Amino acid sequence: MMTLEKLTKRFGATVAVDGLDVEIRPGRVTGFLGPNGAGKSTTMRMILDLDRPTSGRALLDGRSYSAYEWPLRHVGALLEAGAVHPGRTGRNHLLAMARSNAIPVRRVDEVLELAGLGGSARKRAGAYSMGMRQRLGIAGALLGDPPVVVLDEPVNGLDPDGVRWIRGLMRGLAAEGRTVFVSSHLLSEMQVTADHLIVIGRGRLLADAPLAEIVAGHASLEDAYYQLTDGSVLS
Ligand SMILES: Nc1ncnc2c1ncn2[C@@H]1O[C@H](COP(=O)(O)OP(=O)(O)OP(=O)(O)O)[C@@H](O)[C@H]1O
Repeated sequence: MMTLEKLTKRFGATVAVDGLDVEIRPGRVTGFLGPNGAGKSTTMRMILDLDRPTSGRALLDGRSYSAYEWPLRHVGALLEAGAVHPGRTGRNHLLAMARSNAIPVRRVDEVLELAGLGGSARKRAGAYSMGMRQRLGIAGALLGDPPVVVLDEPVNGLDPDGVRWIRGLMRGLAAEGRTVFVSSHLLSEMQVTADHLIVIGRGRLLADAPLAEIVAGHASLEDAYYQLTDGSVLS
């Protein structure tokens, strides 16, 4: 369970996130939608203590990210898939992460296999394709077998097999009772993956409801989304 309590972030005159008050529950995939610049990445960064809120707070089962001794065992995240030292092999990248959170080495090999990187584990990450870097980021998110998973645009750069894989993976994680929080601009993908949606625009909450409720009365999620975010798109 994740709780955002009046979560707010200002960058100078820009209010990137404006008083978000939501609960993200376990056992379902919660999609996080909003136009460019709506504040999705900033919200996710605050959940992971990478950005400090101006006011309010983000809690993971009642505690902030940095209150956990081994945070990767509690929340796994894919934020910027490019954020890997290019000279390190994929396996060494994960080994360093595992070591810092007292995660056994065998788990590194497990998640590499799970992410379809078993054959490329000993290649330098700098030589990975975008899709492979994305898979490495997802492997990292799963490393600590965490009850909470936060994924920013996980489908980016994945081939059709990869898209199907990540869809099944997110559904599976939710079915295991985990909290899955995923941002995406791919509405058709969200329509088949998410159970629940949180939609923001200009940092503010526009909707927090089951997917079926948001889509009801519209031809598609895309139609419902345009109606919800009308007026929130940056000009
Ligand atoms: N480090 C920063 N310094 C100044 N402004 C920032 C910073 N990070 C984000 N912003 C601003 O905060 C707002 C929200 O940005 P954010 O990246 O969170 O949006 P987003 O919903 O993730 O957008 P996108 O869909 O384009 O990735 C934008 O106006 C952005 O310009």
